[in-house]
Amino acid sequence: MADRAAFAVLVLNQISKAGLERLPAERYAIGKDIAQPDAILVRSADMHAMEIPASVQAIARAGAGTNNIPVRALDARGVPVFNAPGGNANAVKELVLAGMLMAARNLGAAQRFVAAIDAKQAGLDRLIEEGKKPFAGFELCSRTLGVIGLGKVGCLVADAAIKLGMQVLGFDPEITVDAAWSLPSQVQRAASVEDVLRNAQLVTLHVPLLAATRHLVKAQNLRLMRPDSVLLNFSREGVVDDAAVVAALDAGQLGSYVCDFPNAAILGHPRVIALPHLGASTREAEDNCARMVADQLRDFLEHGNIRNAVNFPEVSMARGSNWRVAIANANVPNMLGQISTAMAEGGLNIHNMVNKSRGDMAYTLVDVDSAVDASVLERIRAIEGVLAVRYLPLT
Ligand SMILES: NC(=O)c1ccc[n+]([C@@H]2O[C@H](COP(=O)([O-])OP(=O)(O)OC[C@H]3O[C@@H](n4cnc5c(N)ncnc54)[C@H](O)[C@@H]3O)[C@@H](O)[C@H]2O)c1
Ligand SMILES: O=C(O)CC[C@@H](O)C(=O)O
Repeated sequence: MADRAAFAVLVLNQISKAGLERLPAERYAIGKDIAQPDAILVRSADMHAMEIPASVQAIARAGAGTNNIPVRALDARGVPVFNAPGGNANAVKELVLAGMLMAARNLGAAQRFVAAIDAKQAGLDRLIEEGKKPFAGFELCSRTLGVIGLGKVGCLVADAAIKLGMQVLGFDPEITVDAAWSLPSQVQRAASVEDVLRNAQLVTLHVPLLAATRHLVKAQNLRLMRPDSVLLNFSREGVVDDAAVVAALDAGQLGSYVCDFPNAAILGHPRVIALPHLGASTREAEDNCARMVADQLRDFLEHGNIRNAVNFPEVSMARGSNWRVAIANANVPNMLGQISTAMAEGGLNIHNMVNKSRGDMAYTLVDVDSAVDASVLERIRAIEGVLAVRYLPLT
Protein backbone atom coordinates (compact mmCIF):
# COMPACT_ATOMS: atom_id res chain seq x y z
CA MET A 1 0.00 0.00 0.00
CA ALA A 2 1.30 3.47 -0.94
CA ASP A 3 3.51 4.65 1.95
CA ARG A 4 1.00 4.10 4.72
CA ALA A 5 -0.79 1.43 6.69
CA ALA A 6 -4.31 2.67 6.12
CA PHE A 7 -6.53 4.86 4.03
CA ALA A 8 -8.57 7.47 5.86
CA VAL A 9 -12.22 7.88 4.89
CA LEU A 10 -14.31 10.82 6.09
CA VAL A 11 -18.02 9.99 6.45
CA LEU A 12 -20.45 12.90 6.09
CA ASN A 13 -23.77 11.02 6.55
CA GLN A 14 -25.06 7.84 8.13
CA ILE A 15 -23.71 5.06 5.90
CA SER A 16 -24.97 1.50 6.30
CA LYS A 17 -22.72 -0.85 8.28
CA ALA A 18 -23.11 -3.37 5.43
CA GLY A 19 -20.96 -1.03 3.33
CA LEU A 20 -18.56 0.22 5.96
CA GLU A 21 -17.56 -3.33 6.85
CA ARG A 22 -16.32 -3.81 3.26
CA LEU A 23 -13.46 -1.46 4.20
CA PRO A 24 -11.40 -3.56 6.65
CA ALA A 25 -10.33 -1.81 9.86
CA GLU A 26 -6.68 -2.85 9.47
CA ARG A 27 -6.44 -0.83 6.25
CA TYR A 28 -9.14 1.81 6.62
CA ALA A 29 -9.61 4.48 9.28
CA ILE A 30 -13.22 5.64 8.96
CA GLY A 31 -14.69 8.55 10.90
CA LYS A 32 -16.60 11.82 11.02
CA ASP A 33 -13.61 13.94 12.11
CA ILE A 34 -10.80 13.07 9.76
CA ALA A 35 -8.80 16.14 8.77
CA GLN A 36 -6.78 14.72 5.84
CA PRO A 37 -9.02 12.04 4.32
CA ASP A 38 -8.09 10.03 1.24
CA ALA A 39 -11.77 9.74 0.40
CA ILE A 40 -15.20 10.97 1.44
CA LEU A 41 -18.34 8.84 1.81
CA VAL A 42 -21.53 10.87 1.53
CA ARG A 43 -25.27 10.60 0.97
CA SER A 44 -27.24 13.85 0.79
CA ALA A 45 -24.92 16.26 2.66
CA ASP A 46 -24.43 19.42 0.60
CA MET A 47 -20.73 19.60 -0.26
CA HIS A 48 -20.89 22.72 -2.43
CA ALA A 49 -19.80 25.09 0.34
CA MET A 50 -17.37 22.63 1.89
CA GLU A 51 -13.63 23.04 1.55
CA ILE A 52 -12.65 19.62 0.26
CA PRO A 53 -9.14 18.85 1.57
CA ALA A 54 -6.35 18.50 -1.01
CA SER A 55 -5.72 14.98 0.33
CA VAL A 56 -9.04 13.73 -1.11
CA GLN A 57 -8.57 11.31 -4.02
CA ALA A 58 -12.19 10.17 -4.42
CA ILE A 59 -15.76 10.91 -3.34
CA ALA A 60 -18.32 8.12 -3.04
CA ARG A 61 -22.03 8.95 -3.01
CA ALA A 62 -24.08 6.12 -1.50
CA GLY A 63 -27.02 6.83 -3.77
CA ALA A 64 -27.87 8.01 -7.28
CA GLY A 65 -28.01 11.83 -7.39
CA THR A 66 -24.72 13.75 -7.24
CA ASN A 67 -26.12 17.29 -7.38
CA ASN A 68 -24.95 17.81 -3.77
CA ILE A 69 -21.33 17.35 -4.88
CA PRO A 70 -19.23 19.93 -6.81
CA VAL A 71 -18.41 17.45 -9.57
CA ARG A 72 -16.99 20.00 -12.06
CA ALA A 73 -14.57 21.40 -9.47
CA LEU A 74 -13.47 17.84 -8.67
CA ASP A 75 -12.89 17.16 -12.40
CA ALA A 76 -10.24 19.86 -12.35
CA ARG A 77 -8.52 18.03 -9.49
CA GLY A 78 -8.77 14.64 -11.22
CA VAL A 79 -10.98 13.31 -8.41
CA PRO A 80 -13.61 10.70 -9.39
CA VAL A 81 -17.11 10.91 -7.94
CA PHE A 82 -18.60 7.44 -7.55
CA ASN A 83 -22.28 6.67 -7.14
CA ALA A 84 -24.48 3.58 -6.88
CA PRO A 85 -26.54 3.32 -10.09
CA GLY A 86 -29.72 1.36 -9.43
CA GLY A 87 -28.81 0.58 -5.82
CA ASN A 88 -31.94 2.27 -4.51
CA ALA A 89 -34.14 2.13 -7.62
CA ASN A 90 -36.52 -0.51 -6.29
CA ALA A 91 -37.03 1.46 -3.07
CA VAL A 92 -37.94 4.57 -5.06
CA LYS A 93 -40.22 2.58 -7.38
CA GLU A 94 -42.17 1.21 -4.43
CA LEU A 95 -42.60 4.67 -2.93
CA VAL A 96 -43.76 6.05 -6.28
CA LEU A 97 -46.41 3.32 -6.37
CA ALA A 98 -47.41 4.30 -2.82
CA GLY A 99 -47.53 7.97 -3.88
CA MET A 100 -49.74 7.21 -6.88
CA LEU A 101 -52.12 5.22 -4.69
CA MET A 102 -52.13 7.90 -1.98
CA ALA A 103 -53.09 10.52 -4.54
CA ALA A 104 -55.58 8.37 -6.47
CA ARG A 105 -57.43 7.23 -3.34
CA ASN A 106 -57.04 10.44 -1.29
CA LEU A 107 -55.36 8.42 1.43
CA GLY A 108 -53.64 11.32 3.21
CA ALA A 109 -56.86 13.30 3.69
CA ALA A 110 -58.86 10.15 4.48
CA GLN A 111 -56.37 9.12 7.14
CA ARG A 112 -56.41 12.63 8.63
CA PHE A 113 -60.23 12.48 8.75
CA VAL A 114 -60.19 9.17 10.63
CA ALA A 115 -57.39 10.28 12.99
CA ALA A 116 -59.44 13.32 14.01
CA ILE A 117 -62.52 11.26 15.03
CA ASP A 118 -63.22 11.01 18.74
CA ALA A 119 -63.32 7.24 19.39
CA LYS A 120 -65.79 7.73 22.25
CA GLN A 121 -68.28 9.54 20.05
CA ALA A 122 -71.71 7.98 19.63
CA GLY A 123 -72.71 6.75 16.13
CA LEU A 124 -69.15 6.16 15.07
CA ASP A 125 -70.01 3.76 12.23
CA ARG A 126 -72.46 6.19 10.66
CA LEU A 127 -70.06 9.10 11.03
CA ILE A 128 -67.36 7.14 9.23
CA GLU A 129 -69.64 5.95 6.43
CA GLU A 130 -71.03 9.47 5.88
CA GLY A 131 -67.61 11.08 6.21
CA LYS A 132 -65.90 8.88 3.60
CA LYS A 133 -67.79 10.41 0.65
CA PRO A 134 -65.31 13.18 -0.20
CA PHE A 135 -62.45 10.67 -0.38
CA ALA A 136 -63.79 8.56 -3.25
CA GLY A 137 -60.93 8.27 -5.72
CA PHE A 138 -60.01 6.65 -9.02
CA GLU A 139 -58.30 3.43 -10.02
CA LEU A 140 -54.84 3.30 -11.56
CA CYS A 141 -55.68 0.42 -13.89
CA SER A 142 -56.14 1.69 -17.48
CA ARG A 143 -55.01 5.25 -16.61
CA THR A 144 -52.00 6.66 -18.45
CA LEU A 145 -48.79 7.21 -16.48
CA GLY A 146 -46.17 9.51 -17.98
CA VAL A 147 -42.59 8.69 -16.94
CA ILE A 148 -40.05 11.43 -17.57
CA GLY A 149 -36.53 10.01 -17.27
CA LEU A 150 -36.16 6.32 -18.13
CA GLY A 151 -33.04 5.41 -16.17
CA LYS A 152 -32.76 2.98 -13.29
CA VAL A 153 -35.81 4.27 -11.39
CA GLY A 154 -37.97 5.32 -14.35
CA CYS A 155 -37.67 1.91 -16.05
CA LEU A 156 -38.74 0.06 -12.88
CA VAL A 157 -41.67 2.44 -12.38
CA ALA A 158 -42.75 1.98 -16.01
CA ASP A 159 -42.58 -1.80 -15.66
CA ALA A 160 -44.57 -1.82 -12.39
CA ALA A 161 -47.22 0.47 -13.89
CA ILE A 162 -47.67 -1.82 -16.90
CA LYS A 163 -48.12 -4.72 -14.46
CA LEU A 164 -50.83 -2.71 -12.68
CA GLY A 165 -52.69 -2.46 -15.97
CA MET A 166 -51.73 1.16 -16.69
CA GLN A 167 -50.79 2.64 -20.06
CA VAL A 168 -47.27 4.10 -19.93
CA LEU A 169 -45.92 7.01 -21.95
CA GLY A 170 -42.16 7.48 -21.52
CA PHE A 171 -39.79 10.31 -22.38
CA ASP A 172 -36.00 10.27 -22.17
CA PRO A 173 -33.96 11.93 -24.93
CA GLU A 174 -30.79 10.15 -23.78
CA ILE A 175 -32.10 6.72 -22.90
CA THR A 176 -29.31 4.13 -22.74
CA VAL A 177 -29.39 0.97 -24.81
CA ASP A 178 -29.56 -1.11 -21.59
CA ALA A 179 -32.52 0.90 -20.31
CA ALA A 180 -34.32 0.61 -23.65
CA TRP A 181 -33.86 -3.19 -23.56
CA SER A 182 -35.21 -3.34 -20.00
CA LEU A 183 -38.42 -1.46 -20.82
CA PRO A 184 -41.60 -3.44 -21.49
CA SER A 185 -42.58 -3.24 -25.15
CA GLN A 186 -45.95 -1.72 -24.17
CA VAL A 187 -44.28 1.55 -23.09
CA GLN A 188 -45.10 4.22 -25.65
CA ARG A 189 -42.49 6.76 -26.65
CA ALA A 190 -43.35 10.42 -26.07
CA ALA A 191 -41.82 13.16 -28.17
CA SER A 192 -41.28 15.70 -25.39
CA VAL A 193 -42.03 16.63 -21.79
CA GLU A 194 -45.03 18.56 -23.13
CA ASP A 195 -46.29 15.49 -24.96
CA VAL A 196 -46.23 13.59 -21.64
CA LEU A 197 -47.90 16.35 -19.63
CA ARG A 198 -50.65 16.71 -22.22
CA ASN A 199 -51.45 13.00 -22.54
CA ALA A 200 -50.95 11.41 -19.11
CA GLN A 201 -53.23 11.52 -16.06
CA LEU A 202 -50.32 10.82 -13.73
CA VAL A 203 -46.81 12.09 -14.44
CA THR A 204 -43.73 10.96 -12.53
CA LEU A 205 -40.28 12.54 -12.80
CA HIS A 206 -37.05 10.52 -12.63
CA VAL A 207 -34.36 12.81 -14.00
CA PRO A 208 -31.21 14.10 -12.30
CA LEU A 209 -31.10 17.75 -11.25
CA LEU A 210 -28.91 19.44 -13.88
CA ALA A 211 -28.94 22.91 -15.41
CA ALA A 212 -31.02 21.42 -18.25
CA THR A 213 -33.60 19.83 -15.91
CA ARG A 214 -34.04 22.76 -13.48
CA HIS A 215 -37.73 23.69 -13.57
CA LEU A 216 -38.39 21.05 -16.21
CA VAL A 217 -42.00 21.34 -15.01
CA LYS A 218 -43.03 24.98 -14.73
CA ALA A 219 -45.97 27.34 -15.21
CA GLN A 220 -45.81 27.24 -19.04
CA ASN A 221 -46.11 23.46 -19.32
CA LEU A 222 -48.21 22.80 -16.19
CA ARG A 223 -51.02 24.44 -18.15
CA LEU A 224 -51.00 21.45 -20.48
CA MET A 225 -51.93 19.01 -17.70
CA ARG A 226 -55.47 17.82 -17.10
CA PRO A 227 -57.29 19.42 -14.14
CA ASP A 228 -57.52 16.13 -12.23
CA SER A 229 -53.99 14.96 -12.99
CA VAL A 230 -51.30 13.97 -10.50
CA LEU A 231 -47.67 15.11 -10.62
CA LEU A 232 -45.09 13.10 -8.69
CA ASN A 233 -41.60 14.41 -7.97
CA PHE A 234 -39.18 11.86 -6.57
CA SER A 235 -36.30 13.44 -8.56
CA ARG A 236 -35.15 16.53 -6.70
CA GLU A 237 -36.37 19.87 -5.44
CA GLY A 238 -35.55 22.19 -8.32
CA VAL A 239 -36.74 19.88 -11.11
CA VAL A 240 -40.22 21.29 -10.50
CA ASP A 241 -41.09 24.95 -9.99
CA ASP A 242 -42.99 24.41 -6.75
CA ALA A 243 -44.47 27.93 -6.68
CA ALA A 244 -45.95 27.27 -10.13
CA VAL A 245 -47.34 23.95 -8.91
CA VAL A 246 -49.11 25.62 -6.00
CA ALA A 247 -50.54 28.20 -8.40
CA ALA A 248 -51.71 25.39 -10.74
CA LEU A 249 -53.31 23.48 -7.83
CA ASP A 250 -55.09 26.64 -6.67
CA ALA A 251 -56.26 27.45 -10.20
CA GLY A 252 -57.66 23.94 -10.70
CA GLN A 253 -55.09 23.14 -13.42
CA LEU A 254 -53.62 20.23 -11.45
CA GLY A 255 -55.27 17.68 -9.15
CA SER A 256 -52.49 16.86 -6.72
CA TYR A 257 -48.74 16.94 -6.21
CA VAL A 258 -46.77 14.16 -4.55
CA CYS A 259 -43.31 15.33 -3.60
CA ASP A 260 -40.34 13.83 -1.75
CA PHE A 261 -38.78 17.26 -1.16
CA PRO A 262 -40.93 19.42 1.12
CA ASN A 263 -40.26 23.15 1.26
CA ALA A 264 -42.02 26.30 2.42
CA ALA A 265 -43.82 26.75 -0.92
CA ILE A 266 -45.75 23.48 -0.71
CA LEU A 267 -46.00 22.66 3.01
CA GLY A 268 -49.54 22.63 4.35
CA HIS A 269 -51.24 22.70 0.95
CA PRO A 270 -54.28 20.37 1.14
CA ARG A 271 -53.57 18.78 -2.24
CA VAL A 272 -49.86 18.24 -1.70
CA ILE A 273 -48.63 14.91 -0.35
CA ALA A 274 -45.17 15.69 0.96
CA LEU A 275 -42.70 13.06 2.15
CA PRO A 276 -39.38 13.73 3.91
CA HIS A 277 -36.99 12.54 1.13
CA LEU A 278 -37.90 8.92 1.86
CA GLY A 279 -37.40 7.46 -1.63
CA ALA A 280 -34.18 5.61 -0.84
CA SER A 281 -34.85 5.04 2.85
CA THR A 282 -35.19 1.29 3.06
CA ARG A 283 -32.74 -1.03 4.75
CA GLU A 284 -32.25 -2.87 1.47
CA ALA A 285 -31.47 0.28 -0.54
CA GLU A 286 -29.16 1.71 2.12
CA ASP A 287 -27.25 -1.58 2.29
CA ASN A 288 -27.06 -1.94 -1.51
CA CYS A 289 -25.81 1.59 -2.08
CA ALA A 290 -23.27 1.46 0.75
CA ARG A 291 -21.89 -1.89 -0.43
CA MET A 292 -21.65 -0.73 -4.04
CA VAL A 293 -19.77 2.47 -3.29
CA ALA A 294 -17.53 0.90 -0.62
CA ASP A 295 -16.43 -1.78 -3.11
CA GLN A 296 -15.87 0.80 -5.86
CA LEU A 297 -13.95 3.07 -3.51
CA ARG A 298 -11.72 0.27 -2.27
CA ASP A 299 -10.95 -0.91 -5.80
CA PHE A 300 -10.02 2.66 -6.72
CA LEU A 301 -7.94 3.44 -3.65
CA GLU A 302 -6.03 0.16 -3.73
CA HIS A 303 -5.86 -0.59 -7.47
CA GLY A 304 -6.84 2.59 -9.28
CA ASN A 305 -9.78 0.87 -11.04
CA ILE A 306 -12.82 3.05 -11.80
CA ARG A 307 -16.37 1.68 -11.85
CA ASN A 308 -19.49 3.85 -11.71
CA ALA A 309 -17.87 7.28 -11.52
CA VAL A 310 -20.11 10.04 -12.86
CA ASN A 311 -17.15 12.04 -14.20
CA PHE A 312 -14.67 9.39 -15.41
CA PRO A 313 -14.70 6.51 -17.90
CA GLU A 314 -14.95 2.92 -16.69
CA VAL A 315 -11.35 1.70 -16.40
CA SER A 316 -10.36 -1.65 -14.90
CA MET A 317 -7.21 -3.70 -15.41
CA ALA A 318 -6.13 -6.85 -13.60
CA ARG A 319 -2.78 -6.40 -11.87
CA GLY A 320 -0.01 -7.40 -14.31
CA SER A 321 2.86 -6.50 -12.00
CA ASN A 322 3.47 -5.18 -8.49
CA TRP A 323 3.89 -1.55 -9.57
CA ARG A 324 1.00 0.51 -10.87
CA VAL A 325 0.67 4.20 -11.69
CA ALA A 326 -2.82 5.73 -12.09
CA ILE A 327 -3.08 9.01 -13.95
CA ALA A 328 -6.10 11.30 -14.38
CA ASN A 329 -5.62 13.79 -17.17
CA ALA A 330 -7.37 16.15 -19.53
CA ASN A 331 -8.54 14.46 -22.73
CA VAL A 332 -6.07 16.27 -25.05
CA PRO A 333 -3.59 15.00 -27.67
CA ASN A 334 -0.20 13.48 -26.84
CA MET A 335 -0.78 12.75 -23.15
CA LEU A 336 0.04 9.05 -23.51
CA GLY A 337 3.15 9.88 -25.53
CA GLN A 338 4.45 12.22 -22.81
CA ILE A 339 3.59 9.79 -19.99
CA SER A 340 5.32 6.84 -21.67
CA THR A 341 8.35 8.99 -22.53
CA ALA A 342 8.67 10.05 -18.85
CA MET A 343 8.49 6.39 -17.84
CA ALA A 344 10.98 5.19 -20.46
CA GLU A 345 13.44 7.93 -19.55
CA GLY A 346 13.04 6.88 -15.90
CA GLY A 347 14.18 3.38 -16.89
CA LEU A 348 10.73 1.78 -16.61
CA ASN A 349 9.39 -0.95 -18.86
CA ILE A 350 5.63 -0.83 -19.37
CA HIS A 351 4.06 -4.23 -18.68
CA ASN A 352 0.45 -3.36 -19.40
CA MET A 353 -1.52 -0.22 -19.94
CA VAL A 354 -5.09 0.97 -20.42
CA ASN A 355 -6.29 4.44 -21.34
CA LYS A 356 -9.87 5.61 -21.74
CA SER A 357 -11.61 8.92 -22.08
CA ARG A 358 -15.04 10.37 -21.37
CA GLY A 359 -15.79 13.90 -22.43
CA ASP A 360 -12.99 16.16 -21.23
CA MET A 361 -11.55 13.57 -18.86
CA ALA A 362 -9.11 10.73 -19.51
CA TYR A 363 -7.68 8.10 -17.24
CA THR A 364 -4.67 5.83 -17.62
CA LEU A 365 -3.49 2.81 -15.65
CA VAL A 366 0.09 1.68 -16.27
CA ASP A 367 1.64 -1.45 -14.74
CA VAL A 368 5.45 -1.39 -14.94
CA ASP A 369 8.08 -4.08 -14.36
CA SER A 370 9.95 -2.38 -11.51
CA ALA A 371 9.48 0.11 -8.67
CA VAL A 372 8.79 3.70 -9.72
CA ASP A 373 11.11 6.43 -8.50
CA ALA A 374 9.49 9.56 -7.03
CA SER A 375 11.26 11.66 -9.69
CA VAL A 376 9.32 9.86 -12.47
CA LEU A 377 6.02 10.55 -10.69
CA GLU A 378 7.00 14.21 -10.33
CA ARG A 379 7.85 14.40 -14.02
CA ILE A 380 4.44 12.96 -14.95
CA ARG A 381 2.71 15.37 -12.54
CA ALA A 382 4.47 18.26 -14.29
CA ILE A 383 3.00 17.39 -17.73
CA GLU A 384 0.46 20.02 -18.71
CA GLY A 385 -3.02 18.52 -18.52
CA VAL A 386 -2.13 15.89 -15.91
CA LEU A 387 -4.60 16.33 -13.04
CA ALA A 388 -3.69 13.61 -10.53
CA VAL A 389 -1.04 10.90 -10.30
CA ARG A 390 -1.19 7.99 -7.85
CA TYR A 391 1.45 5.33 -7.25
CA LEU A 392 -0.09 2.02 -6.17
CA PRO A 393 2.59 -0.60 -5.48
CA LEU A 394 1.42 -3.93 -4.07
CA THR A 395 3.01 -4.62 -0.72
N1 LIG B 1 -36.21 10.49 -3.71
C1 LIG B 1 -35.09 9.80 -3.54
O1 LIG B 1 -34.75 9.40 -2.44
C2 LIG B 1 -34.26 9.45 -4.74
C3 LIG B 1 -33.61 8.21 -4.80
C4 LIG B 1 -32.90 7.90 -5.96
C5 LIG B 1 -32.81 8.81 -7.00
N2 LIG B 1 -33.41 10.02 -6.85
C6 LIG B 1 -33.32 11.04 -7.92
O2 LIG B 1 -33.77 10.44 -9.11
C7 LIG B 1 -32.85 10.69 -10.16
C8 LIG B 1 -32.91 9.55 -11.14
O3 LIG B 1 -32.41 8.36 -10.52
P1 LIG B 1 -31.98 7.11 -11.40
O4 LIG B 1 -31.33 6.16 -10.47
O5 LIG B 1 -33.10 6.67 -12.25
O6 LIG B 1 -30.89 7.78 -12.33
P2 LIG B 1 -30.44 7.36 -13.80
O7 LIG B 1 -29.18 8.11 -14.06
O8 LIG B 1 -30.43 5.88 -13.93
O9 LIG B 1 -31.60 7.92 -14.75
C9 LIG B 1 -31.80 9.25 -15.04
C10 LIG B 1 -32.39 9.32 -16.44
O10 LIG B 1 -32.84 10.65 -16.68
C11 LIG B 1 -32.63 10.91 -18.06
N3 LIG B 1 -32.72 12.33 -18.34
C12 LIG B 1 -31.78 13.29 -18.14
N4 LIG B 1 -32.25 14.48 -18.55
C13 LIG B 1 -33.53 14.28 -19.00
C14 LIG B 1 -34.53 15.12 -19.54
N5 LIG B 1 -34.31 16.42 -19.72
N6 LIG B 1 -35.71 14.57 -19.89
C15 LIG B 1 -35.94 13.24 -19.72
N7 LIG B 1 -35.01 12.39 -19.24
C16 LIG B 1 -33.81 12.90 -18.87
C17 LIG B 1 -31.29 10.29 -18.35
O11 LIG B 1 -31.09 10.07 -19.74
C18 LIG B 1 -31.38 8.99 -17.55
O12 LIG B 1 -31.85 7.92 -18.34
C19 LIG B 1 -31.50 10.86 -9.43
O13 LIG B 1 -30.60 11.65 -10.17
C20 LIG B 1 -31.89 11.52 -8.13
O14 LIG B 1 -31.89 12.92 -8.28
C21 LIG B 1 -34.14 10.36 -5.77
O1 LIG C 1 -29.34 8.92 0.64
C1 LIG C 1 -30.56 9.14 0.66
O2 LIG C 1 -31.29 8.91 1.61
C2 LIG C 1 -31.25 9.70 -0.57
C3 LIG C 1 -30.58 9.30 -1.84
C4 LIG C 1 -31.30 9.72 -3.09
O3 LIG C 1 -31.76 11.01 -3.06
C5 LIG C 1 -30.44 9.48 -4.29
O4 LIG C 1 -30.25 10.36 -5.10
O5 LIG C 1 -29.97 8.33 -4.42
